[in-house]
Amino acid sequence: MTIASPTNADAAKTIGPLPAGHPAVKQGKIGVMLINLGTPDGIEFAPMWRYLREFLSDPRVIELNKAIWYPILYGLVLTTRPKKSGANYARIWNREMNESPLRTFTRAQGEKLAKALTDLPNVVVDWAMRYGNPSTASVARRLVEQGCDRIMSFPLYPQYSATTTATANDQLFRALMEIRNAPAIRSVPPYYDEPVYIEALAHSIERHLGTLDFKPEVVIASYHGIPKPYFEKGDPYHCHCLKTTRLLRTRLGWDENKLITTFQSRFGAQEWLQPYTDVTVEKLAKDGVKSIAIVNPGFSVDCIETLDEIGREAAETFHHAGGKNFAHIPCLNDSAEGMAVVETLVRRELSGWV
Ligand SMILES: C=CC1=C(C)c2cc3[nH]c(cc4nc(cc5[nH]c(cc1n2)c(C)c5CCC(=O)O)C(CCC(=O)O)=C4C)c(C)c3C=C
Ligand SMILES: [Fe+2]
Ligand SMILES: [Fe+2]
Repeated sequence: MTIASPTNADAAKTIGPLPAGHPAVKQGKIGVMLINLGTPDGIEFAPMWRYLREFLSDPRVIELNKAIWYPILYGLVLTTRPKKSGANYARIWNREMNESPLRTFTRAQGEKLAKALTDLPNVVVDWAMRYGNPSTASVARRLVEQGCDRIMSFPLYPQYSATTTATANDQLFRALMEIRNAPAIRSVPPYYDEPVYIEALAHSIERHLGTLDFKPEVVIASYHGIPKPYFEKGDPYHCHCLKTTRLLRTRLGWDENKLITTFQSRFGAQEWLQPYTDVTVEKLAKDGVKSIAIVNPGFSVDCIETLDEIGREAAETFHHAGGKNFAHIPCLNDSAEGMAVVETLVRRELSGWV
């Protein structure tokens, strides 16, 4: 028996010497793949169109029959929304990196996690997007090519929804359909009630409120919504969001009027989870509330929906309706608290593999 080639040296250590002519074998590594939602490659019409088409063609996201949905998608949504959304992305675009904040923050999380796990030499950390780039398929291939025979996916959503968590994992399995030597897969579960996450949120809220020159009368925990029928059919997202707020309230020692839950980012004509963030913000101002803060516990990193829809639009709505002081609390992003959440969950979920 001879070792076929130097590239098989690692394999030889674990599976023994390989006969001459044996194809290269790479194995023994564990991939950790952070997966976020995705984002356009640019703010122009074409990249916006490509991103929105991929996103809104996902049957986990839009459950309508294709014969009904596609004419609306191609005839109406994709002819108008790329321009409108592109203008919104232009306001928050990271011009230095020429990319959206969601991608910048997700990359930073991946890089920091890799550094934090250097004591685990067999672990390779990478990051991917469900829609757009870097695609889940390209990252899965890259990990397998590096010798990962196990991959742990980490959909970066604290609260589970079929529209986010499940479709991220679907996409990973879809990618494996093209890979002969498919790795074993594990997935980090939703973490909406994990003490490390609640503690990180509470700490971040307290720290941020401490920097303000006003005390908000009400703090809104605003989560991305989902269509109400998805909730009625059994998506547990609503319960996960409410539990996060409840645990946060307890940890902060606040009452039910001080920390409230709302849902933002409606899309389309259906009813979505209520109460709506924009309606609530306007009502609070009209009812005489002068100072509010909004936090987005359901978003692991800042993105168009937090920076523009809350940081700009909700602030405008509040001020136009008579409110005075408005604060937007940043997402955990790649802060020390945020990375503690990611690292703690990754280390725990790797148990038995490392
Ligand atoms: C955090 C959880 C999210 C859920 C649940 C969710 C459901 C959901 N979203 C849409 C439609 C759109 N969402 C868009 C952006 C967007 N959505 C999330 C997260 C959740 N979505 C994030 C993090 C982002 C930001 C991406 C970025 O690049 O910054 C968009 C695109 C932006 C726009 O054109 O307004 C759409 C469209 C649906 C239909 C849905 C549930 C059915
Ligand atoms: Fe969304
Ligand atoms: Fe519920």
